[in-house]
Amino acid sequence: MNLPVQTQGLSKRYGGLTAVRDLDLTVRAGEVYGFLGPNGAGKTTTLRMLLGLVRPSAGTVRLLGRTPGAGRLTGVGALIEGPAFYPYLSGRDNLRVLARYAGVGADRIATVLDLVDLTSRAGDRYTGYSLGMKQRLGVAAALLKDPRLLILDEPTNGLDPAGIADMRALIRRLGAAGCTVLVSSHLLGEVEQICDRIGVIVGGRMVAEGSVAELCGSAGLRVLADPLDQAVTRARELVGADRVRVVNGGLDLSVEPDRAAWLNAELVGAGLAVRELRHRDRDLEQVFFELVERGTADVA
Ligand SMILES: Nc1ncnc2c1ncn2[C@@H]1O[C@H](COP(=O)(O)OP(=O)(O)OP(=O)(O)O)[C@@H](O)[C@H]1O
Repeated sequence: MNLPVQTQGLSKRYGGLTAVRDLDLTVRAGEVYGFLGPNGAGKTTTLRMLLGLVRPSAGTVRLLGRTPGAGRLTGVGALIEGPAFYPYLSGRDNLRVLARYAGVGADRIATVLDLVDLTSRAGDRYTGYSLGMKQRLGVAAALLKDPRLLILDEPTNGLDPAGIADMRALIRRLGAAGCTVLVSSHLLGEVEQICDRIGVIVGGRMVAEGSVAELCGSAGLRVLADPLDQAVTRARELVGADRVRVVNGGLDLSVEPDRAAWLNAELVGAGLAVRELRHRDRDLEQVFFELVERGTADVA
């Protein structure tokens, strides 16, 4: 299978600090992939290694089937640090400068301005743009060479809700147009709605990867039983201590929902009064926080 991004055992150490450890990241052709993690998790370091801007301490990177390095990033567009634009030139003129430098025809400028929804403001000076418009111009610059793979590092950082919504819509449009997009974020809500798959990185390690449905799929059971302390003890014996959490006077169990009848019989058999036992849905936010919590504990 042709994989636009594939890393194996990718690691980066800065002195005594391991910023990225043993990372296997796979982005499939045509998907919008959300690279999610809290601040300092190692997202930027990973993206910089993908682009050949930082040398890995260990592991391999394949980008569009090639090993990245100087001059070998054909087909890849990236917005990884706030791009440098001339403040007193218009958005369009800034793109003209970049297009000339990149050997891209002037006709492409109108196309990318349209894609990022800046056509009506393209003649305005860059300095008068909102942060969201500046970011969208950065994406336009990354799109000049009509890349097959677009890498965006926290493109919504610092944007207001309207700017975030615009950026989300833009990424969705690019994905729909067949561009493979790898976008990092520390805010789950930003990627949840637009990504086909999500990888969660905590402490430099990938702790989960999959579609939103897959990540949330491991829902569990919610049990209300009396007396609570005995219910906790018995539930821990039955399914394992790490799968039982006490939340709001009840038990949240990380077990397959089809074990409900068995669990009910066991708890009742142990003399407990089971008041409620139901399927517990989890939203991605909860999953993300659990992953971050668990991942941080593992790293500590
Ligand atoms: N050049 C460097 N020298 C030393 N440490 C570094 C360097 N670059 C990054 N780090 C450290 O590596 C870790 C990962 O940083 P990185 O910027 O990759 O995280 P991030 O997930 O992108 O975070 P954020 O969301 O805050 O941008 C952090 O602890 C950071 O301080």
